[in-house]
Amino acid sequence: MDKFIIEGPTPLKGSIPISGSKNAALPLMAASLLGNSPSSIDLVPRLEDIYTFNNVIRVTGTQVIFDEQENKLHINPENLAHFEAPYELVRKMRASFYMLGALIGRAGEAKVSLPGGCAWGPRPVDLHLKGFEAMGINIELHQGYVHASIENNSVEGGEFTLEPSSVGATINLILGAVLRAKKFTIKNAAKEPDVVLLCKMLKKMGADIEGIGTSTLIIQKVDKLEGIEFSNDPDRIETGTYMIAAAMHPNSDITLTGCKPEDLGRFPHHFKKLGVHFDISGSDIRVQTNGGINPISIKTKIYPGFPTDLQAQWATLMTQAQGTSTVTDTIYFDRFSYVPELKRLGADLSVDKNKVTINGPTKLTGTSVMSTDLRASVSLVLAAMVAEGESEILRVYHLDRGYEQLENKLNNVGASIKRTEQ
Ligand SMILES: CC(=O)N[C@H]1[C@@H](OP(=O)(O)OP(=O)(O)OC[C@H]2O[C@@H](n3ccc(=O)[nH]c3=O)[C@H](O)[C@@H]2O)O[C@H](CO)[C@@H](O)[C@@H]1O
Ligand SMILES: C=C(OP(=O)(O)O)C(=O)O
Repeated sequence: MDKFIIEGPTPLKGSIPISGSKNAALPLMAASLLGNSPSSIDLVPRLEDIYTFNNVIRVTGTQVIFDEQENKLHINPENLAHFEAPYELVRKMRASFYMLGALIGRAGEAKVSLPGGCAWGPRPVDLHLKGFEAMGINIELHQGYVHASIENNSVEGGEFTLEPSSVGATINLILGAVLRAKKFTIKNAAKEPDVVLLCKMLKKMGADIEGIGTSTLIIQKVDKLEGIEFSNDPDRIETGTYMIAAAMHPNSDITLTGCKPEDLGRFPHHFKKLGVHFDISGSDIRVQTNGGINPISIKTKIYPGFPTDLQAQWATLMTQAQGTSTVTDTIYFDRFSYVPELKRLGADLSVDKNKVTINGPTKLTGTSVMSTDLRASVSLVLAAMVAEGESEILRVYHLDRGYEQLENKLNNVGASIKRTEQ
């Protein structure tokens, strides 16, 4: 197991290239299984979650070759013959549950373990299962596995309303429907960029999907999908994380390159209110700071609202703001495992139900802290980078799930982060 030793504070200056999105790449990989010929996907980040999902896919007999130099993934599903996603792999990563939709679509049957992933309280999959049942798929649960089957080659489909809107369920249902459901309508479908990109890839493969980017998706069965060349999008959460990293330091000048600013939704609107200089030019985003930042309260919402995957980083940023602010998570009510760890660094914050109140600015001082999930981990790195003296971040394997080359990217702009064995 690795840990980070971080020396702070250091000014941040220079540029950081943004990697491909983890949360967009995983559904695209699942979509590749639906093709009757090989697909390749560009801009795939070298991350633990991608390696894990490659292995989940390989279990089916699909050939997966990851050209890591080129960040290009080649997926050939022509020999896919085993319709299972086992617990040993699925427990490592929640997105492996997309195999349910992918295998229903591809084979009309699937045996997929109930998921794992970052742990922060209940993360149900009831909507995925109810949605498949509404489509006409038989769903049974045995010993931690979902068994899915269909009587004939296709199902009638019908209509299903997601309440609440769910990214994961929307993706799974799309994957299951495109080759199997005569006509299936998803209401209150997620509109997150990850969902839109998946629909675009499936359309290019030959799928019939209407309403892309809206909350009503109408899917009509096609007989086959072709493998294609497709490009993933830049990671909007990585982009937001590094914008926050820059804003945390009083004298930063950071340019993020290769971003997709239009995927950031309302995040720039909140970011602007901090009072830092912030400029978007094509795919570059420049953040310059000169002094303190304003306390800005946020609430997570579905896209284009403030993303739940950035709330931990924002609360960390608020420890440096000139006053009191709150961070409320309306998507996941219990995603605050970073709070006790930030307190150990000297932050003044407290949780009440799904809201954190942060009193800033506080002077943080280096110490040992422990990563507990992906976004909590990166928040501890951000905090340690402004803390006085040496910090030790334990269990950074969480970070390796979702941030490509994190320490290299940050060290290149002036941070002092060393990876060593724990
Ligand atoms: C809407 C949202 O911000 N989704 C985020 C969520 O996706 P993820 O796919 O994990 O979560 P969902 O979008 O499915 O969940 C949204 C809400 O729906 C509820 N729910 C979900 C599925 C279900 O079967 N039953 C149910 O009740 C969840 O408890 C949650 O309150 O976490 C990912 C990883 O951190 C993020 O990248 C996604 O952007
Ligand atoms: C927690 C995340 O991923 P997962 O849903 O796979 O746990 C994340 O991307 O922040």
